[in-house]
Amino acid sequence: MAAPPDNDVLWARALHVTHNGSPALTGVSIGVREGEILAVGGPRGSGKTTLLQCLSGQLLAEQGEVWFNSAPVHTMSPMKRERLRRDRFGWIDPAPVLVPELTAWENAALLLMLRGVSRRRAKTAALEWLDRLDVGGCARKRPYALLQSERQRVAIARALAPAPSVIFADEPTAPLHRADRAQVLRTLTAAARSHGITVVLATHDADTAALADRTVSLLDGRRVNTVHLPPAAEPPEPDVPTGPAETEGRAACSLSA
Ligand SMILES: Nc1ncnc2c1ncn2[C@@H]1O[C@H](COP(=O)(O)OP(=O)(O)OP(=O)(O)O)[C@@H](O)[C@H]1O
Repeated sequence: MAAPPDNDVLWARALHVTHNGSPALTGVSIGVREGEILAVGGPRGSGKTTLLQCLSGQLLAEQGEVWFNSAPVHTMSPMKRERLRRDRFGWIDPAPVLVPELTAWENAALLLMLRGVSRRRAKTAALEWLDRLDVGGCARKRPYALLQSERQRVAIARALAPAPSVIFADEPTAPLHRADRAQVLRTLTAAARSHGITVVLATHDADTAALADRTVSLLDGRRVNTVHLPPAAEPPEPDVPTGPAETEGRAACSLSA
């Protein structure tokens, strides 16, 4: 088994994943350098989420290897993988998943408190991150009283607060309007750079990918040289089905393999 290159914090080789018999990743290899912001681009359904799930140890590929620093994630016991995810990785979903009974600051402080940080120190850190993400004024509100875009900022604060080694961000600005996106992404990338956090960012829009140091592109579960991504679309209103927008996103992508 070949060891990964020294300067890659994450390294994956020849990943193969199927979902219900359909290929989601076909022989994907990737290296992520320490401290870099790497965009994983590609149209909807190209395998971005599946790749992030494999790299973060959430999903075991049917074939292939994933290494974090010098540790082989693909052969770790489930408990060791779980500990790695809890202690070293952060995850941001496209739609915020917050604990409804907790306030915004308690949600943002949650991972710190689960790691044993005192409530007082965790609260201070959470409030700082909420301020940086422009939702400091919402700190005492519960999720039901927040806008979707405010909830997403709280979810981003929660991922940043423990300063993980790697943050996996799966379309992190999907619920935000265009005007908010650049500001939230800049806060995320500036915070990552100042804290030495590596970011792996799945996106299907060109404006988001442009903020990364490097982009790798997927199409139909394979690495390709370039995918021309469309500019960001406005998010749908809450509870409005996303079908037509998805079709547009897919149609607007072109590829150069
Ligand atoms: N749990 C699942 N069960 C069945 N098929 C799945 C599942 N998850 C993903 N797929 C399929 O695997 C392929 C890759 O999906 P994936 O979500 O990784 O792509 P993506 O690029 O992240 O797409 P999106 O931008 O829409 O999230 C798609 O064809 C998708 O329909």
